[in-house]
Amino acid sequence: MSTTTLRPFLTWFQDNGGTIDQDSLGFTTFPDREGGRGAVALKDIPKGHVLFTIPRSLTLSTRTSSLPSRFGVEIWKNMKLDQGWTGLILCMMWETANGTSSKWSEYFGILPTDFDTPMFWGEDDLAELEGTSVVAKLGREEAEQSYRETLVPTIQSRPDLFPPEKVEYYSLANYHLMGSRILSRSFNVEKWPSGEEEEEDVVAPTKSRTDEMDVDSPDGLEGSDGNMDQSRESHDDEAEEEDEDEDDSSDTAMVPMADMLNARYGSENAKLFYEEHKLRMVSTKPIKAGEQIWNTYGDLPNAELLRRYGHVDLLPLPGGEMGNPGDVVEIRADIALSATTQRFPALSSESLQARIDWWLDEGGDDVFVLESDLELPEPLLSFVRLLLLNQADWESARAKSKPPKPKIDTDVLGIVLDVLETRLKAYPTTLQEDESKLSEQVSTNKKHAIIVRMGEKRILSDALVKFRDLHTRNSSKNMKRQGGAGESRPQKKLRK
Ligand SMILES: C[S@@+](CC[C@H](N)C(=O)[O-])C[C@H]1O[C@@H](n2cnc3c(N)ncnc32)[C@H](O)[C@@H]1O
Repeated sequence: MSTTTLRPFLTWFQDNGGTIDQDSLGFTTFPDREGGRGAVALKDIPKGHVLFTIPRSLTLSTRTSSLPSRFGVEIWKNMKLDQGWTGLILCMMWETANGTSSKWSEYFGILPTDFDTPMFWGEDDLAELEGTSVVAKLGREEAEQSYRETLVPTIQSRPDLFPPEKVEYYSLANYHLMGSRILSRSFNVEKWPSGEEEEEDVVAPTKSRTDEMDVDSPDGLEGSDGNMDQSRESHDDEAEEEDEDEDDSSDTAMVPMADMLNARYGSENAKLFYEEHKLRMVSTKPIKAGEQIWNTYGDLPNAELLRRYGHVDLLPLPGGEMGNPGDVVEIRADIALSATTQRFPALSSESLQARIDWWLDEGGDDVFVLESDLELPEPLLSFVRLLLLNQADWESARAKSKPPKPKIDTDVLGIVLDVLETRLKAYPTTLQEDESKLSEQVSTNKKHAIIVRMGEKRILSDALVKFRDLHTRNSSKNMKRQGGAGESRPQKKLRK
């Protein structure tokens, strides 16, 4: 979409209380690899400059749409529309069906109508993602179940609100479209705590809540940042919704204007802050005239960028290749379990099951995350050691509610090597084959999939080199935890 078609949106935005510093910020079309349509600095911008402000009333959420109150808040809850994203999807469908009488009509006019995300890929392209965790996380079936079991009965129950002649606005295709708009553009905008004074001068970011990919954690509540909402893996992941009981789904909001900014690993120069009545996009660094104004989506790995936003980041890596420094490899705990039992077949399956149940009950991870710094995830080491404990030590660990320390010894390292090898074999192609495929003419979807899996394979291959070498050097003696060599680390939070 060209930037000239933004005019009605920009007028609507300002007529409804939004402000933009139009001397400092404009919109333009960047190359696709830089996000296409995005915001550009029209002059040198100092750090701490307010680029635009958005009244809270212009955000679109189940709090600001009038649909939930027309419906009746109790019935809304009874229909489970207060859980996950189904309620917001329904609000967005209803507001769209209201055409120009909707407050957000001009906003809908500039939103994408199709997506390059794997949710919309065919089987052939999805096959290219085999070995990555993307496909398992798409949740297309769960989305369609929510559509059938929650949304359709809701629509049928209120023909006064959802007249049959407007049924096309409530199609499954539109359900996916709205879900993808939320996934790729929504923010987490908390309610302003009652009784708090508005602090006009607050620009220091404090995270509004823990976010699995971003290790910033909240210290205070003086104006929280509203980064792109990475709170949910997809609009349709029921299991995750259970995990997130404490999250208030009415915090998920579409934020006109703030969602016009693109993101790139390590490039953030603007951030959204919230106040009692408005949100402010503020520069976090000096920005030179002509530079793109980037928000952050949390410096996600390519697998997540592709799944949520439909793009990948390609930057120079320390080894000289191009890739995303934020890439990670997810390793399921069952791979560690089978590597352990293959090396130690005498372990009793009953006892292993009891240990796994206990680990999960204690809140242990069932997916371990290996990052590009190649430090082994501490929970993986702790989990493997738990499986290897003798009966007395296992009973003592259980009694003390204390999983084993994440130490590496030769047994653990042997298992870790098997795990890494098994994980690498999950991809049907080799790194070399991917490299040559990438140099051929391939579709954008295939190219993105190849880039995702290459990033993961590089981490696994480099980790194998590092830990095979360590294994060779230490196979004759017991290894102590190699803190100095940086071999293990607390795990990054990454949801399934
Ligand atoms: C929040 S919107 C950003 C504004 C968007 N470009 C627009 O025209 O409305 C997020 C979407 O922008 C695109 N995008 C953002 N950053 C990108 C990047 N670094 N490379 C490619 N596409 C990007 C992706 O399509 C993503 O789903």
